[in-house]
This record gives sequence, structure tokens and C-alpha cells, in this order.
Amino acid sequence: MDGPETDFNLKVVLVSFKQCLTEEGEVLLDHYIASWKGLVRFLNSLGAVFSFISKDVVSKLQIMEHLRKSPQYEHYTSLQSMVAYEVGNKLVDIDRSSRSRYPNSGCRTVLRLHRALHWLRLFLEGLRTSPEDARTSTLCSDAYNATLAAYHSWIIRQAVTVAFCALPTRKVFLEAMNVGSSEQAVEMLGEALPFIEHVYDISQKLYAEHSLLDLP
Ligand SMILES: CCCCCCCC/C=C\CCCCCCCC(=O)N[C@@H](COP(=O)(O)O)[C@H](O)/C=C/CCCCCCCCCCCCC
Repeated sequence: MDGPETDFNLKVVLVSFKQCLTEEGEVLLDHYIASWKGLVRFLNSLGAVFSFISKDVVSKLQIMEHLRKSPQYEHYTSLQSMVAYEVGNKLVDIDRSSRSRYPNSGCRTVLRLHRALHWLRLFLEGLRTSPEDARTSTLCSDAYNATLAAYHSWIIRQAVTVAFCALPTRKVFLEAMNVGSSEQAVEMLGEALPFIEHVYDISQKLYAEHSLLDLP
């Protein structure tokens, strides 16, 4: 894990989720995208074995950036305005039976990231609360099985399982966050996790209210 990719502080990335939220509880998409970009940097620092995962995230972030630069960009300011615009104008493929007309809708794309945020939330909580000798591969796969696995094909689940074996130990992982000792990293996770949880909970409620949690 050498090189310029480690030259940043994960606290900045995790706390950046705080900036996604306005006082009114809107989730700002520019900040949401920026937070994910920070996570991708960290993922890339873990090694090439994770590149198939980061490529998928990057492609989803590119879809969102494209929407933010499109003539309709104003509708993509927040998660709430995006849902209102796309649902209101029938720009989302709601079920598998309908022909796939909007494979790159913002609602569908953010849903994939939102599910991944659920994985991240559980993984970080596991990392924070586990004993020193806990295996990161187990923490990671427990979080994965409780969240993303249900949405992935057999082949992806196998590839992910192999990648988890390449994760560093819990101590190395915590130190790779560049926030000091592993104890300080655990403390930082306790401070930063509520921001991620807040963004996740608001997004989950919004998607549930519009029956968008199962978009194909
Ligand atoms: C202190 C610890 C900090 C940890 C920070 C880790 C950085 C996390 C960065 C990214 C997390 C993974 C995001 C995964 C997004 C997956 C989105 C998805 O579900 N895509 C699938 C469906 O998309 P569509 O086909 O419907 O468009 C796609 O099929 C998946 C492709 C690639 C595999 C995704 C595997 C996800 C594994 C999650 C665990 C990541 C382990 C990272 C290790 C730290």
C-alpha cells in the first residue's frame, strides 16, 4: 500500500458525508459523488485485486456526473430533486418486465451506491467494534452477505470472496486510514459513522417512500 494513493486521510473522506446533508435533510449529489470518489481512492490504495470493484463504482459516478452536466442538471442537485424529476417524468425503469429504456437513470445508479453504502456502514461498524485480532476478511464478508450479496450474481460473489482474502489485517487497515494509531482510527470511526448513517437513513426513507428500492 505504498504510493501517492495513501497520501490522504480517510477521516476527511468519511466526514465529507456530513457535507452531503443540508439542514432540511436534502442529500446533495455533488458532495455525495465527491465522498464516493474519496472512497474509491482508498479502495485503489488497497491493490489491483480490487480494481474490478472500483471500476464499477467509477462507472456509476461517471453516470451521475454526466447527469449533473446535462441540460437537466438542476434536477440533479439533490437526491430528492432527482427522484421527483425522474419519477414524475417516468424516466426510471420500474420493473424487469418493462423494456429497459433508462438503464442509466440517476435513481437506478444511486440505488447501487446506496446499497454499497449499507455495506460500508456495517463494515466500518464491524471494524470499530471488533476485537484486535478480528479478521477483516470475515468482517467484510459478513457485511457483504448482509447487504450487497443478495443483488449480485454467483460469479460476482465468487470474485468478491477472493478479493476479500487480499485484505490487510485489522491493524494495518486501521493504520492505512492515515489518522494515527489504530486506537485513534477506531475513535475517528465512532465520530464519522453517524454522518454515513444519516445519509443512508434519509436515502433509504426516500427510496422506500417512492417504492424505488428494487429497481432493476
Ligand atoms: C476504513 C475502511 C474504509 C473502507 C473504504 C472502502 C472503500 C469502499 C469503496 C467502494 C466500496 C464498494 C462499492 C461496491 C459498489 C457495488 C455496486 C454494485 O452493486 N454493482 C453491481 C450492480 O451494478 P449493475 O450491474 O446493476 O449496474 C455490479 O454488478 C458489481 C460489480 C462489481 C462488484 C462489486 C462488489 C462489491 C463488493 C463490496 C465490498 C468491497 C470491498 C472493499 C474492501 C475494503
